[in-house]
Amino acid sequence: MEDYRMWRHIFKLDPNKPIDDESLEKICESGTDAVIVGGTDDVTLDQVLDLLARIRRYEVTCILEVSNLSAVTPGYDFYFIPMVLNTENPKWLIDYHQQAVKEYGEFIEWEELKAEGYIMLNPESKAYQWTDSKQVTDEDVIAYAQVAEHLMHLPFVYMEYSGTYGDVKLVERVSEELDQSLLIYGGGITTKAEARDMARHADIVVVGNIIYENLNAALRTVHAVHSVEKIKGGK
Ligand SMILES: CC(C)=CCC/C(C)=C/CC/C(C)=C/CC/C(C)=C/CC/C(C)=C/CC/C(C)=C/CC/C(C)=C/COP(=O)(O)OP(=O)(O)O
Ligand SMILES: O=P(O)(O)OC[C@@H](O)CO
Ligand SMILES: [Mg+2]
Repeated sequence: MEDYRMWRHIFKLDPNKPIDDESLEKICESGTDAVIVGGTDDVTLDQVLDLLARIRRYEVTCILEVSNLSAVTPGYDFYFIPMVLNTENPKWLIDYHQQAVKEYGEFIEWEELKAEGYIMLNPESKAYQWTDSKQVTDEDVIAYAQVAEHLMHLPFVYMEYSGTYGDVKLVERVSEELDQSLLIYGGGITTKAEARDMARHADIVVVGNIIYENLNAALRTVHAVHSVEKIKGGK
């Protein structure tokens, strides 16, 4: 399904983690709205190409989340571009992006690129540490989300708890602030109940690590997310 404003559930595959054909088929045929290929570091072109070729056997929408320029290839449906809002180093917010556009601008199909305003919320995660993120209060998070929507007009705000389950109340508060930007929640989902609780407030729920730990549990999150209505939001 390519109308991303309708998406509710996404699986995120880590190019650095092996996945066998049977498991990949179950992920792609699960009824999820899209599959993201993305990891923080050590993502190689070979891994990104391998997953692209294997996911393309199925009809599911396929997204590359760009974390390093040497691992970008044509052929994905969308390219999601992380911009880290709570970083202390502007290279993760804007500088790598400016350099990438300077170098590859003529090859870019802008319609395929979607910026994600990341708010890193798990200080223990690799993504948080890699991007020099800083700790934030709940009020900071809400203000970052408002900046993303009203000043930056980003299509997505991503509350990233990678590796740990987040704060449902805070996700609800951020959701109440957003009218145009879609709220993505990601981090620590292992059960149907956890998936449902976040799907009540986030527009899109991303499920990652549990794919590699308990595939059946991961698969159950698809129906769990699709079975609940989002409670509020101007969209
Ligand atoms: C030929 C062709 C198709 C050209 C296409 C043109 C194109 C797409 C050009 C790119 C344009 C552009 C603006 C690129 C951006 C360049 C760039 C490198 C930006 C920096 C992005 C960034 C902030 C990366 C930091 C890491 C990050 C936020 C990754 C997101 C994924 C994530 C959070 C994974 C989860 O991490 P975690 O679980 O903690 O860690 P593991 O890796 O262990 O899973
Ligand atoms: O791997 P988990 O903890 O499910 O998080 C999903 C995703 O938000 C990671 O970028
Ligand atoms: Mg991970």
